[in-house]
Amino acid sequence: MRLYPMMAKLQGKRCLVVGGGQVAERKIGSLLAAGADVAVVSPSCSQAVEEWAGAGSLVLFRRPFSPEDVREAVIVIAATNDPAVNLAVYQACGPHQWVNVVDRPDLCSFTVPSVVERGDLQIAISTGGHNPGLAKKLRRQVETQFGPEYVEYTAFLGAMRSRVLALSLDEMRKRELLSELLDDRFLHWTRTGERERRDLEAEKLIEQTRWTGA
Ligand SMILES: C[C@@]1(CC(=O)O)c2cc3[nH]c(cc4nc(cc5[nH]c(cc(n2)[C@H]1CCC(=O)O)[C@@](C)(CC(=O)O)[C@@H]5CCC(=O)O)C(CC(=O)O)=C4CCC(=O)O)c(CCC(=O)O)c3CC(=O)O
Ligand SMILES: NC(=O)C1=CN([C@@H]2O[C@H](COP(=O)(O)OP(=O)(O)OC[C@H]3O[C@@H](n4cnc5c(N)ncnc54)[C@H](O)[C@@H]3O)[C@@H](O)[C@H]2O)C=CC1
Repeated sequence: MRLYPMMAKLQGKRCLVVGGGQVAERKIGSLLAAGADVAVVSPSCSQAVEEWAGAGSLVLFRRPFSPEDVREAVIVIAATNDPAVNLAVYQACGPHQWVNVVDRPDLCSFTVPSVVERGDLQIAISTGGHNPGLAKKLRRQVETQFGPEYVEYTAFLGAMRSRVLALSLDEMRKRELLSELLDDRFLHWTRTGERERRDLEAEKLIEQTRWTGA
């Protein structure tokens, strides 16, 4: 069955991660970046996990997993190096909980993709669990194609789109204008740091459409 791709809002949602090693650390990092309310249960942890706990970014329970730990959690990630514990985490969960078991793709109700992050632009890559190494390799390739300028470029296009949507243009003109704003010259000016020129040109386009298109 095909996986359903989705970008989830996890702000304030309770997430439990069982285990605090390298794999757990990667999963916890992205949960924290999404503003999730993270609890970790693990007798020992990586330095990064210890630091997050010390900074109050997550709640750490330094002990082995117990089935009651999953109560209240919307998302549960079983990331220990003990297959029996990971299975017990899965078995403790109810059908309403989203579960990821790092060594059992067959038990996962969701999997974690590889992600290229450029500000609000996120490009997620999944291989349907067939080869995570391929997802990572492709992520690295895509990263070379979409550089750091995409952080600003995405924000710029977002701001321009909001402006365009706020004008009462007819559907066709709106589409045309939005598509013109996607022209590569705006990306080019973002790359070269010619912000003023980029913003002026965008402004000109918008104003032209506003007056001629009314
Ligand atoms: C099903 C899934 C469940 C999940 O974790 O959500 C899963 C499962 C498993 N991974 C395993 C191994 C490795 N995983 C990685 C890396 C990543 N794994 C990630 C996701 C996923 N891994 C989900 C499917 C994603 C998809 O659809 O492709 C990434 C993308 C996201 C993330 O973890 O944040 C992240 C790359 C992030 C990045 O850098 O971009 C590496 C490479 C490395 O670590 O350098 C290796 C070693 C090489 C190899 O084995 O291929 C094993 C065997 C474990 C064992 O040997 O016991 C299993 C279990 C199994 O397959 O049975
Ligand atoms: N899905 C993925 O992306 C990947 C999955 N894996 C799988 O993930 C497993 C974990 O890998 P690492 O994080 O590198 O291992 P690790 O050895 O760095 O960490 C294991 C963690 O599990 C914790 N732990 C052990 N028993 C526990 C218990 N009873 N309750 C709570 N916590 C417990 C330990 O305290 C430790 O923090 C591997 O065994 C492998 O099967 C490995 C690579 C990638």
